[in-house]
Amino acid sequence: MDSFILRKRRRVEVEPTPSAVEQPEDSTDFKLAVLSSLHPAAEASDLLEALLAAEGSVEYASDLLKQNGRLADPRKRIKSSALGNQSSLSDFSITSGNESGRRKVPLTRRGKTLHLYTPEDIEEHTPCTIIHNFLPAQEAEALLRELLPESCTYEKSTFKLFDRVVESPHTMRFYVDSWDEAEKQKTEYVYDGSKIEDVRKSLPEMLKVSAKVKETVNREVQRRIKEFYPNGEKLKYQSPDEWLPNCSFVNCYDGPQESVGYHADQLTYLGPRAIIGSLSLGVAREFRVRRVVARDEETTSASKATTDRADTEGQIAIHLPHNSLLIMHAEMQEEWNHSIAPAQVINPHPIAGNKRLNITYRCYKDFLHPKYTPRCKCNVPCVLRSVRKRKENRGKYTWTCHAHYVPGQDGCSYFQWAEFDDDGYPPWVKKNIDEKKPMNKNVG
Ligand SMILES: O=C(O)CCC(=O)C(=O)O
Ligand SMILES: [Fe+2]
Repeated sequence: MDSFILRKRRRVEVEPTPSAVEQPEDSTDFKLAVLSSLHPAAEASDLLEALLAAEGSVEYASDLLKQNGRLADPRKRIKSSALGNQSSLSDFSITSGNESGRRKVPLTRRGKTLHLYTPEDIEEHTPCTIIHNFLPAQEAEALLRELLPESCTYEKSTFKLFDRVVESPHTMRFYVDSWDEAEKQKTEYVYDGSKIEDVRKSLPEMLKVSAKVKETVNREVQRRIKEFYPNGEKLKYQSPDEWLPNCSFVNCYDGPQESVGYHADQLTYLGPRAIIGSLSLGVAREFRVRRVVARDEETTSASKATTDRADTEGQIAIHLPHNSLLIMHAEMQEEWNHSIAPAQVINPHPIAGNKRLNITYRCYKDFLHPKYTPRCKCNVPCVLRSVRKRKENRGKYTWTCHAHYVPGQDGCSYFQWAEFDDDGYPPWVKKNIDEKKPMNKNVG
């Protein structure tokens, strides 16, 4: 989460969703009339089918109809299902990776948003796996009810954009699995150059669910390796160890306009090729992903402008309903950016109202505790980043000064290449010692 502050862009990253025609109280007839005016050539039965498949969202239905219209093959027409949309893109070729995976001709285009709905399309064309209805309904509800009162106390974090101090347009809090660890986080760990004062202990339902997330993520990571990675092998720098979630950021988006801009999650305590299990609760929102385009991948002079570069390949939108688990795989943070887009309209959730809560379960590595990592000239533990934009160094990692991104601080020029072995261990970790284990294994 924390490195969404790193973006230095001159325009708002996330655009509002294109259609402003929906109202939550609109009747089906009204929605059909709107759809019909947008798609005059479509048959009434197709409009209804699209609306059902889109769970009543005119915007998604319209996107489906647009995609459907482009598909000559009748087998690729919209099918509704218990889960919602099944608009298959299997005959399209779109970008699914670069260093790490299969590479096809991009389907997404500059400035365009491609909506993907089925788990098959999502895992084929993005670095993510989605599992709908992840928990038994009652467990998801219990977790939501546990977090809702907490979320009222969350706060926005501030970040530095050019010379201005800006607030993130949503609230969040950080949780770890024991009080002991919370104390260490408050006193020993550094985020954006300072300590976090409010570190909380994961609540009982969060911990219960963490065990399930752990099991599912480990299974899905193995399947991803087998089915999607070159030669069925894990990526270079990806940990061969079991993924053990030991902390989480909980995000709260209260109302349609709360969002988070395009970012990659900070790797400082996660290490290279990080994996994140992200559980959505409450209001359904749109998660957008966009592949990072290296400077030298640009082709036209127009795309050389910084503001245009990131749009070169367009973006992919993934619908995140209540009780869906999204796994961000090992290729995600180094090669893609992600965001939660502001929405024009949301469908209120019966328990959460206008709120979407999201738990991003993470695995902090003990060997990346700030007592081990390099310090910059300001004597602050460095931040770990991957090189993403420069082709000649892409795939490498750096240790640099946090303070560039801290309000009121300019930072120093400290820079050091970060070395890792093929399994993602830094040089100070010797083979087969305890430090290889994740953070909570060393907590006394
Ligand atoms: O709310 C989400 O689904 C994404 C949150 C996120 O990107 C983060 O916590 O880093
Ligand atoms: Fe994130």
